[in-house]
Amino acid sequence: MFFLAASYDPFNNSFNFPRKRHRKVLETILQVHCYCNFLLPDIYTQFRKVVEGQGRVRPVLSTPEQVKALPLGLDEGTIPTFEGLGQTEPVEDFRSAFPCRGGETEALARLKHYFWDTNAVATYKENRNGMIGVDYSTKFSPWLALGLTCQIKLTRVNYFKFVGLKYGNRVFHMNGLQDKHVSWKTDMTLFNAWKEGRTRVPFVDANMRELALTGFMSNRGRQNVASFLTKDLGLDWRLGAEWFEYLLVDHDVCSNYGNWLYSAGIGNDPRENRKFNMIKQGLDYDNNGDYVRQWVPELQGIKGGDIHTPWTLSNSALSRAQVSLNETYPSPVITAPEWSRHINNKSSGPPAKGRKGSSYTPRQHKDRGTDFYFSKNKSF
Ligand SMILES: Cc1cc2nc3c(=O)[nH]c(=O)nc-3n(C[C@H](O)[C@H](O)[C@H](O)COP(=O)(O)OP(=O)(O)OC[C@H]3O[C@@H](n4cnc5c(N)ncnc54)[C@H](O)[C@@H]3O)c2cc1C
Repeated sequence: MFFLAASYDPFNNSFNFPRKRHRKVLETILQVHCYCNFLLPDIYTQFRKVVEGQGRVRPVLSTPEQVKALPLGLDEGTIPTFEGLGQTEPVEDFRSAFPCRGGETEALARLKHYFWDTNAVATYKENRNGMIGVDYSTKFSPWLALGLTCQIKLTRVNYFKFVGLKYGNRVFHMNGLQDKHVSWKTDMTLFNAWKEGRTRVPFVDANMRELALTGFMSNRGRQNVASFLTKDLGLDWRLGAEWFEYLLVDHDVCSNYGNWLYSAGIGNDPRENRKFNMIKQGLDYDNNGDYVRQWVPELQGIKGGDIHTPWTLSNSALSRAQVSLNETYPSPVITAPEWSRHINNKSSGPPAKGRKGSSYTPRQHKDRGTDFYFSKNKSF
């Protein structure tokens, strides 16, 4: 994701444009709206280059002194309660990477925290592929999606809005923006296993459970579970998109459907059709298995990166970890041939009789830390 640190400082009532380049980008994003509808490049990097290259920042509009009153006779109504909507108060999960609260005040507090209090923004590039904790990425998405803060401008989120403008309802079509026919399956048993975090592929299950329990999932997780649903399970991508739509606290129609189309290989960029390797991704981004251990307690007893492939462990290793493949955590609903490369790699290093401990440290592939939109390496 390309991130622009152009932001409003609520405490000094001023805008910060730390770098000239960012200022230019911000302006172009604001202006590109009027012409991109018909000129929008289908390849994101081309869009980004145009945006970065042709920027001019318009003056900031002044804050209105007062907001217009509601038209006479219009009933303001009351804000519905959970109870009124037939729901119960949501329970906060202590493991949540993002115990988010709504409203502009909270949005500004998060902005202050991320930019000024912690300067977490300085390490965004290194940390953005994280999966545990509140500060590995900005977590601005829920407020951006609802328009509660508009001071941060980001090329990626805007790009998907323009894609939506350009393609209209086609973003919801089964054959996607390329009108490409794929024989998508609609096997509900597989789909239910995916949505409930029961695929028995620990990296996928951990992410799906986090989503169900907190309404949030990291970008790394979203890319992986979307690839798993569409490329490994071969399920209709719209099932996944709808499940995300139902649960995400940051749901945004254009970002969600745009990303799903992209993951399914039927988006607007004809060059992109990538499949993620769940085992490699798990080992690269959750090397020691801490993220999986957090969300899949059945596997807690398995130490280190071995947690990503319980079905490959010896009986004695499994019994030490108190895992039974017949009962606690059965074998995966599917295995992909490319996984074995990493499983075999693993088994060559650690001791025999079950690979215990966190002894396995994967070599970092050169695209680690770069999300797939920008990566040139097609081997994932
Ligand atoms: C299958 C799939 C579905 C997604 N659905 C949504 C969605 O419904 N709503 C949503 O806001 N994001 C969606 N994303 C994009 C991304 O995962 C989230 O924006 C991000 O995880 C939110 O966390 P953050 O604010 O900490 O992100 P950061 O990494 O801090 O990024 C800052 C902001 O940039 C924007 N952004 C970053 N990456 C993307 C991206 N790939 N696409 C669009 N915007 C991006 C978001 O507004 C985000 O808040 C989806 C990604 C995938 C792969």
